[in-house]
Amino acid sequence: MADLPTRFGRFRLVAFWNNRDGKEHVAMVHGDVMGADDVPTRLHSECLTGDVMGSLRCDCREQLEAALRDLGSRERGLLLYLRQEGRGIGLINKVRAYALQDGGLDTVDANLALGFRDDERDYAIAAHMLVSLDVRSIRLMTNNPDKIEQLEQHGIRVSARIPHIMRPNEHNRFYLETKAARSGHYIDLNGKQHLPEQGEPVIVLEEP
Ligand SMILES: Nc1nc2c(ncn2[C@@H]2O[C@H](COP(=O)(O)OP(=O)(O)OP(=O)(O)O)[C@@H](O)[C@H]2O)c(=O)[nH]1
Ligand SMILES: [Zn+2]
Repeated sequence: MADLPTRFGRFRLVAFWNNRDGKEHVAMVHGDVMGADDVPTRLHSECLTGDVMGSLRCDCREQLEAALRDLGSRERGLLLYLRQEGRGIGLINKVRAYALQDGGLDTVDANLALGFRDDERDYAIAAHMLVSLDVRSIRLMTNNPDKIEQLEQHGIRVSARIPHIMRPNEHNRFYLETKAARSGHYIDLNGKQHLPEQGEPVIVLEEP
């Protein structure tokens, strides 16, 4: 474990090695999470194009920054940075999927056309990291029901969901609409939910 002062506050880094996928995953820990209940937690799936390159095709970087800003301002919080590039299909295949999307397919059909499931992610490593950190229960920042379901299947208690919705831009609106329409994500871009301004802190609609 090592200190990691960031623009978003003080975190500590704990790195993990997953012998199933051969990848290194990392936890960013803010405050005292060991033995704690209801720890505000974000599971972030790696997105090189968004997180590093500032791509507007998705909302990953905005979600990452909003999550860190929010977690860093709380008494405690946890971000698991999971090396699941392209929903688990890897970078090369994500670029292939983007090329298919340039030709008109949506994210789901592009994955299927490449012979993958729409989402290949497995959250076993995330559950393992939470157990290793002795986190008792989490409040999960997500719009993705599959994350909650899989974590619960792995024995993690998710005491609440904190919506994590970013305002769409012209490049990612269809991508976000596809998440809602085809992947069952809790995203309503048509007015019923209040969307934060671009880059604004997360709004918490549901607390335990
Ligand atoms: N295969 C594929 N992966 C993508 C695409 N766009 C973004 N991703 C990946 O999707 C992952 C982010 O997952 P999302 O489905 O956007 O969101 P989520 O993390 O499941 O849901 P939230 O917790 O609500 O944010 C990252 O690994 C991105 O690299 C795409 O067009 N195709
Ligand atoms: Zn992304």
